[in-house]
This record gives sequence, structure tokens and C-alpha cells, in this order.
Amino acid sequence: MAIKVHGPVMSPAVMRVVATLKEKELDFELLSVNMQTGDHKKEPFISLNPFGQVPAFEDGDLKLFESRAITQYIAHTYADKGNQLLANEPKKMAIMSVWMEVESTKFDPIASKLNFELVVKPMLGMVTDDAAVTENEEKLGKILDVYESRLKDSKYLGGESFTLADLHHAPVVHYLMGTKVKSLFDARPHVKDWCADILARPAWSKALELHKQ
Ligand SMILES: N[C@@H](CCC(=O)N[C@@H](CS)C(=O)NCC(=O)O)C(=O)O
Repeated sequence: MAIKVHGPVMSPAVMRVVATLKEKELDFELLSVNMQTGDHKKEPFISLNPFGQVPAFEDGDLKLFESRAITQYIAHTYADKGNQLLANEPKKMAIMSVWMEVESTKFDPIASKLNFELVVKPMLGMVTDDAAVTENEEKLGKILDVYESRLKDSKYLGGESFTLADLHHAPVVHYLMGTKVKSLFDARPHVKDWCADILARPAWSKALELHKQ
């Protein structure tokens, strides 16, 4: 049975899953969920994710939600397909997990808030809260200082090879690159190179092609 991803491809959390499937060269079906009409808060979607958020995911009889849990399932289950996205031994895996946690608990809340203020609100004709932008730019700068120091010593966050710890950042980094917040990434040379590297991956370009459809 085909892998199914439910959710709009413009959503960063959906893109996290789509990029992983592209890295793994897996076929999948993308099923749209109309968030404007609130379909993510109603049946049948709510049976797939009781929290009413995209994405939801199906692989045969397995149903999952939470994008980072889904990417880890894909990377483990399809380890022999496409590009390897996991570290290959327990200590390296633990370091990779550290940076996956950093992404989800430290980077993402701040970066997603900036994405909401600077990308989503203008798209929806809403007014950007400049004070919130300033406050979160300051917070993001401090987080990126830590990234800069990590990436001085290590090509990727999890180690010397690209892993899910890097991939999980790609969607929000992609959107922020089109905003004034890009200067925060560019001001830190190792962070700048890392962003260019993770966004230049063929799988990421293939995932972005879905935005055009
Ligand atoms: N932790 C969740 C977050 C998912 C999430 O925030 N999805 C957003 C779209 S990117 C959403 O569904 N927002 C609508 C809502 O929260 O009602 C994940 O990674 O899957």
C-alpha cells in the first residue's frame, strides 16, 4: 500500500516529511487538506491526528502524526533506500538526537514565530507584529551563535554527514531566507555555508518542485 502524506505542501511540517521521502527516493501520495476551511480540525482528518495539525502520515496500516516522529520512522524503516539520514553508531546517534532536540525545542519555536510574522501574515493580508519580530530576531541570533560554534567543529549538526538533525531545519530556513532574517544566518559564516548546503540538496529541490503543482 502506498505511503500517504496528508497536508498542504506549503506547511513546513509537511515539507519536513516530504523532504525525507525525497531523500529516501520513496513514492508517496500527497493528499491535500484544506486548512482554510478548517478541514484539519474535522473528520476524517482528526482521526489521523487528534490534535488537528498537519501532517498526518500513513504507511499501510500504520498511522502517524508529528513530523519529526514520521521522519525518524521513514529513516529507520527505509534505511537501505536513498540517502542515509541516521548516524551509524550509538554515540553518534546520541549526538544527532541532541541536535534534533535543539531544533524542535529551541530553534523551531523562535524561527517558526518569525516565519509566521514575516511570511505567513503578509501572505494572508495580516499585519506583522514588529515588536515580536525584534524580540525573536534577538533570540534567534543567540541560538545561531551556538550553531556557529558547533558548525565550526563539525560539517553538519549531527556530525560529519548530513542527517535528520539538519534536514529538520530545512523548511523554516528556506522560508526565512526570503526575509530580512536571512542576515542573521549570513552574518555567521559556518551557519551561512550550512544553510546553503542543506538547501542545495537535490532532494530538497525535488520537494520544492511540489510547491509549483
Ligand atoms: N509538532 C507538529 C507541529 C505541526 C504544525 O504545527 N502544523 C501546523 C502547520 S505547519 C498546523 O497544522 N497548524 C494548524 C494548527 O495548529 O491548528 C509537527 O511537527 O508535526
